[in-house]
Amino acid sequence: MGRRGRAAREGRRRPGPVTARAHPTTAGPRETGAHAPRGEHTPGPPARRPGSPAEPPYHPHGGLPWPDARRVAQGAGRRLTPITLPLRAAIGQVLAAPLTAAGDLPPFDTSAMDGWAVAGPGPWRLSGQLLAGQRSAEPLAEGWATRIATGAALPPGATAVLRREGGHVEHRSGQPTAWLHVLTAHATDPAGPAPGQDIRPRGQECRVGDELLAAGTLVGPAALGLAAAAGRDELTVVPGPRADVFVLGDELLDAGPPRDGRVRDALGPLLPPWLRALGVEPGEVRRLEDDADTLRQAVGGSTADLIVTTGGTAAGPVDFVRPVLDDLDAELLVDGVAVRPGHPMLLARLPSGRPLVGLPGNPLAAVCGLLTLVAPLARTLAGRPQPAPRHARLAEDVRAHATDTRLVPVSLHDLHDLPDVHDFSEKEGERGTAFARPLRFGGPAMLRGIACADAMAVVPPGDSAATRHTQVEILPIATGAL
Ligand SMILES: Nc1nc2c(c(=O)[nH]1)N[C@H]1C(S)=C(S)[C@@H](COP(=O)(O)OP(=O)(O)OC[C@H]3O[C@@H](n4cnc5c(N)ncnc54)[C@H](O)[C@@H]3O)O[C@H]1N2
Ligand code: MOO
Repeated sequence: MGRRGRAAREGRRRPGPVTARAHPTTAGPRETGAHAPRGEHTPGPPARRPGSPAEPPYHPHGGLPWPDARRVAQGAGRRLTPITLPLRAAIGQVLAAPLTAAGDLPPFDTSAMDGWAVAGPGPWRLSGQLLAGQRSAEPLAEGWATRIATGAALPPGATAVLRREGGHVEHRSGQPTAWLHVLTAHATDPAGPAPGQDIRPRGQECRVGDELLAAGTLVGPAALGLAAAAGRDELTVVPGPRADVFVLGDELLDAGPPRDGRVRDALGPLLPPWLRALGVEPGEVRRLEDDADTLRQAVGGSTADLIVTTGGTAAGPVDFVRPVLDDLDAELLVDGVAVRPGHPMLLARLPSGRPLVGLPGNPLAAVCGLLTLVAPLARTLAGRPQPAPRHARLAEDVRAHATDTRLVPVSLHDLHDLPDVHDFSEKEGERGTAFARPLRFGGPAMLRGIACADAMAVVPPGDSAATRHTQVEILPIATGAL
């Protein structure tokens, strides 16, 4: 599957810019039209004379089947070395070791309610009060009660808590202490609280050393809170991979409306937050001019865990990604994928071991590359589990591609959200099935569909249409939590 760089095959490094060198054509760099069916390759161009200016070669011969490409991407890296971070810095990363309790939870027998700690059956004589954060070493004698706040440690000897709304205090004249009685109208038990009532016993949630969260758990806000409650100040996590993002294209503008044959850079704004949602920490997005040397220096000089490039993956005169990778002696693990949009996407391993994903420049094609190659690889690097496949039924017919998987932006609906769809059986809807409605504007160069999509539907290749009702895999657009 891997294809080693030409320089490696020839056993030498190749000086000079990629654009100025001849590419041997004996191996037959065949041109495969973007939409030519697989297996109908046109013959390769005639061999060039050594030293003559050459077009970069273009390799995706139909590409790897989409499911295989995802598998290759998942296996194209290794979990990064764990680090120990202060609690708050660990958010969004994955536990590299189980989270264990540094103490019992609760750490002491605790009042679960505002009211009175009581000892034995009532009525009780009343004395003192205990607030949260206070501890009394003095035991509560049988027949006595003390005011207590939620979260306060129970005094030794207390057998239950009577809630504030379940008791009333009687002051008898001439007596130094007041009396506490059960207020029958409110008490759950007119005889008074049963032993243990409204007490959270020490260790109810965990004992010191108990495993609270397994290694591999994604640290969310609740996990941070749990770690703090259990007495931890640091967590050992797999760091989120750092990515360098290189956006290629001299035609790209950074502000204002598209003009003079130029277009706005849509991927510079799109990629960093999407990468973050995948657990990747993007460095600054660098816009590179369409020049092979610049790209080679940027890629060769990167120290990131992952490199993502956009554009320059196809067959145009300034599409340098493949030739530069070849020149850097990278191994191509995925050289095009049988998927639409996005078929020129690629995945390479640099001699340093660093993975590089080349996303096509067409914006939706780039998103498809992100979901196909970056997402599984990023999860592996970050130690995140790959999610179980999700499915939905198509709410409309979708034309399948003869040889390539199609990724189609869809909105997801409950059957009852689809008033115009009458012929789905209630049975299908009752099972909680999601229905996927294909969105317009799902062309490779368009973002209008994906920008309001809930997911991408995966339509496998075939001769016929994937008809409505068909169950298909869906890739949720996991950017909702940003
Ligand atoms: N002869 C062939 N030509 C093309 C093929 C093919 O198989 N044979 N595949 C087509 C397909 S499919 C795609 S997808 C594109 C991929 O092209 P590149 O990765 O080389 O990307 P560019 O040529 O640089 O750009 C393509 C297109 O996208 C626009 N673009 C690029 N970057 C951005 C950006 N950051 N924001 C917005 N738009 C961007 C660029 O202006 C071009 O219009 O190749 C086809 N050609
Ligand atoms: O079909 Mo391309 O891969 O436009 O996206």
